[in-house]
Amino acid sequence: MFKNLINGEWLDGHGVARNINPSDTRDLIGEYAQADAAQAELAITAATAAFPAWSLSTPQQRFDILDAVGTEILARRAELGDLLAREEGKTLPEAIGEVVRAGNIFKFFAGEALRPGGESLPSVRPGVGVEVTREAVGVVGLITPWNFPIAIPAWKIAPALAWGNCVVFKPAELVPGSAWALAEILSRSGLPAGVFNLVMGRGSVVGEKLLNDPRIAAVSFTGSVATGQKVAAACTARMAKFQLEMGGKNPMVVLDDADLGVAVNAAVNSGFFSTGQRCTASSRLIVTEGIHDRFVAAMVEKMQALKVDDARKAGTDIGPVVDANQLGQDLDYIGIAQADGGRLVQGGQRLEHNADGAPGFYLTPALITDTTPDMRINREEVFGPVVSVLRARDFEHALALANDTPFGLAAGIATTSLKHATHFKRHSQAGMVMVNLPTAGVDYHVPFGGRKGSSYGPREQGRHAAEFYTTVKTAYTQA
Ligand SMILES: NC(=O)C1=CN([C@@H]2O[C@H](COP(=O)(O)OP(=O)(O)OC[C@H]3O[C@@H](n4cnc5c(N)ncnc54)[C@H](OP(=O)(O)O)[C@@H]3O)[C@@H](O)[C@H]2O)C=CC1
Ligand SMILES: O=C(O)CCC(=O)C(=O)O
Repeated sequence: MFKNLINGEWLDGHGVARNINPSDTRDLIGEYAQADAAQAELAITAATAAFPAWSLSTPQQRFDILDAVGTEILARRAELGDLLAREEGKTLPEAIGEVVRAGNIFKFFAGEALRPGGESLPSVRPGVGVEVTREAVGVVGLITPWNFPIAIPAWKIAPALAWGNCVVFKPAELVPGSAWALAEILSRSGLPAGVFNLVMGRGSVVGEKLLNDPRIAAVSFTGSVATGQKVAAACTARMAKFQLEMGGKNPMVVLDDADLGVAVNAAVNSGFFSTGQRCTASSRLIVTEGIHDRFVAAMVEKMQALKVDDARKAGTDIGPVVDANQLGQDLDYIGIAQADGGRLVQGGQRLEHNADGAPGFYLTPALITDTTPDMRINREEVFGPVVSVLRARDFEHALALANDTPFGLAAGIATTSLKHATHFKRHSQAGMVMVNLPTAGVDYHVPFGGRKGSSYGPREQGRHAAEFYTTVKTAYTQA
């Protein structure tokens, strides 16, 4: 049994969650403690008690701890990557890449701990000096989804600790293994008891406790729009700080002048890699008339060569969907798109077993053409390997279609025209814009986040993360 970490001790829960391998549902990865609300309360109490001392810890102390955590994660990339692929279903190279990203994130924020900002400036009044500094926010509640089981926890935990906050971390129920492994590394890192707490348990129990306890000063959440709205309502009601990263319906525009190979590679990567389970996935391909048919034919050819199989097997391109619920949602949307008039030109087949006969949640990547902007497939996030194609008359029409969505996380364009690329970067209503690149798979040292219904609050990652994890103080001194 893998236990919760509360106030520096490993505690049994009040229930157990079974972690199952989606590539082979006979494979039980482990049993993980499930906290109840009282145990979540214990963690919040521990973090609250630890905060005054930790918020005054030196930059050197924080650097040493975060840097050592990053070093261990990087050294164990193969083992942690295997665990991640086994519990979440992304392929082994993708999973190892995610672990490396997590290690790099800890090292990046270790460096940030040594670079505190601040200003010293004269007042408008004579003889008065002004200092503008940043201080830790307090105890932060971090709620993470299943699709990036170590990178998303890393990009919330590392900045929180770097800037002197204490943490209560609630990972997604589906992927407790990577979260527990990360917590175990943190438990040996030299952090004082209570500074970092792992509380595995149900969203409706542990998650809700974090939203409603007045001692949690700030909540950082990544997940669905529906849960994000609950976070917003609860935090607003008690005037706590919050930050939301939610869904996307990310467009990739392909113009007549695009390099066909570049466009197809970017679309296949961002639509289908990681089984399409990325909020940055390109799920709407907006293709101008002159290249449409050639592009669709090239996509189909490339997709037919993709190997859907066990996530940990060498040569697998696409692993399984994460669980039966998500698989059901993916299949429902394929059906809805067809019923609305879309044409399934490739994939969309449920495979009960992989090549070795193991039962899993396999689905061949699906491409749906002849769709229109008002169809549900073009308005709602599927979160699976399901991509639609929209036909556009010209660049201006393509740009309008790209922006015609309630979301605004990422947007891409494939073109050889500097003029169109520049115009697209300027006029896309998305938080992140990519030219001749996949919309998914972003850097760890620059801001991450979106506009409209995708995100709320300050950006995550890079130096901009300070906006969320610190609060500004302005101090005046009469000389
Ligand atoms: N933008 C993104 O990165 C992601 C988007 N999604 C979208 O969300 C859909 C559903 O996925 P799902 O995992 O159910 O997403 P959720 O939003 O339900 O889960 C995200 C996190 O929130 C927790 N949570 C759930 N309910 C509450 C609550 N009432 N209060 C506080 N925390 C809560 C979950 O805990 P628990 O796991 O215990 O339920 C999990 O840790 C997907 O199909 C996809 O469309 C999903 C994952 C990531
Ligand atoms: O595409 C990426 O690199 C990150 C995606 C992500 O954060 C998500 O899907 O939640």
